[in-house]
Amino acid sequence: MESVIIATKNKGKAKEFEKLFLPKGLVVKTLLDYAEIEDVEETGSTFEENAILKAETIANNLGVRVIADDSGLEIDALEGRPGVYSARYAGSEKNDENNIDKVLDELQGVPESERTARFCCALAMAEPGKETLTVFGTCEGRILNERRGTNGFGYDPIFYVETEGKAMAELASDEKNKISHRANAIRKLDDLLQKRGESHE
Ligand SMILES: O=c1[nH]c(=O)c2ncn([C@@H]3O[C@H](COP(=O)(O)OP(=O)(O)OP(=O)(O)O)[C@@H](O)[C@H]3O)c2[nH]1
Ligand SMILES: [Mg+2]
Repeated sequence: MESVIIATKNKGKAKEFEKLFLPKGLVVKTLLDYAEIEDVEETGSTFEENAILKAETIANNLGVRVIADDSGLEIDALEGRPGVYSARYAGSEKNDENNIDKVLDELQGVPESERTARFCCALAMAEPGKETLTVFGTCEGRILNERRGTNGFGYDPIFYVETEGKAMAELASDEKNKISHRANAIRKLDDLLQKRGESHE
């Protein structure tokens, strides 16, 4: 089977990408398979900038095409925070539970109608000597007062998806993979490649 390299060390993302690319006949490799590669410092101020930074650094390092995902949660009542700092919101150790606790703390007393939020996902596809492509996907929701469900990763237990009537962490992986920011971004990347007469290989 052909493979696609995703420049991520996040196990939750890796699992989702595996399932999202399998129907396209593509096996996913991630940086979890390349332990020797160091983390790319995410110095950008937008999801797109960080996705490009990660994709181009790793593509140049490996000498092949790679896709990077920079994603996160934007909460309106927090003026868009945690945003690009989603992974390390409660500290550099990137602890999902502490990140959730920090968000719930900051939103204490904020009524349901003002707890609107969205997941964002920028994907960048880079290949040495070629122009880098970027796409952006979102998923709208609101922040719950407490955790619900155990699936997914990150902030999924406190992210309520109105259209599904469930928290993201209550959705089965194939349900999340139909509506997520990541799924929406991949659909856009597929469209872009198709328009150019290219594919993922
Ligand atoms: O509940 C969630 N469901 C999701 O579907 C999701 N997607 C992203 N996030 C959050 O945003 C950070 C990404 O930050 P990020 O793009 O820098 O990735 P990362 O540092 O974890 O790994 P890498 O890909 O950079 O190696 C993650 O850690 C999570 O906190 C999500 N939370
Ligand atoms: Mg990161």
